[in-house]
Amino acid sequence: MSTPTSVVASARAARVVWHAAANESGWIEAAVAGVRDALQAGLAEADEAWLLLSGGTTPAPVYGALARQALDWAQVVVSLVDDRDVDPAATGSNARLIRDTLLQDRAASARFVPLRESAPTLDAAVVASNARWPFPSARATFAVAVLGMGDDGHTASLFPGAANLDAALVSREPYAAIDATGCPVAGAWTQRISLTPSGLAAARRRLLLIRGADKRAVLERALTPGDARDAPIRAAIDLQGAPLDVFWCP
Ligand SMILES: O=C1O[C@H](COP(=O)(O)O)[C@@H](O)[C@H](O)[C@H]1O
Repeated sequence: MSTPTSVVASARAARVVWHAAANESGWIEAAVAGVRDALQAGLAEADEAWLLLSGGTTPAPVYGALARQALDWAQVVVSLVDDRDVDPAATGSNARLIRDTLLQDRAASARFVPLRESAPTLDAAVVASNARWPFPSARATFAVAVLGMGDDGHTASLFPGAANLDAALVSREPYAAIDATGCPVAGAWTQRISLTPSGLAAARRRLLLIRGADKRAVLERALTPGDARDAPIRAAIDLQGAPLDVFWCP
């Protein structure tokens, strides 16, 4: 017997915890507290807490404020949810965004593990990133993943319509190469390395940072029944474990 539509819809909605703020400063404060609390919980149970971050246009002010938090940053390992196949100094590089915003102030003592720079080609970088994936581990915990979401419902670099999206969604490896040729929201950055749902499943906490009425409507549509291939953010919502914490402001 198939699952009734309304049950699927309410099951998805129950996997999301909304933290709606009235303005940008409230959004930053709430999101910073969410990441900080998750890192502190991770550091309480292991020597190292890993923080995997997204890029794009949304999270920079949160990363800037997070960098000023009093935390045991030397025990924090910062890496990426996804990156584009670009020079690490290019404006489109997610690694550059993290270096310019988070790895400053108090957070300058955190260890940074880039994705794209680990090998000469994108495919080799995927192989290298998968080979060094440190989880599960007794000495390091994947404390928190910070996700973004595009207007097409993509998260990480899991774009609807990407040539190899289906394979990435069911991959048992933590990272996959993504060819987003023809996906409008991917822009000029068509070749990507992305965390897969399997990789994301290892995170103790998953936070989604979004702003504006349009993205709220995209997420609300994603909570309705449907396939992750049409709105890959659904793959993050449907994971077992802690629900997806959504930090939103207008
Ligand atoms: O291309 C990307 O897009 C998403 C969403 O970015 P935004 O500009 O809409 O905030 C981002 O989460 C991802 O890391 C990035 O590579």
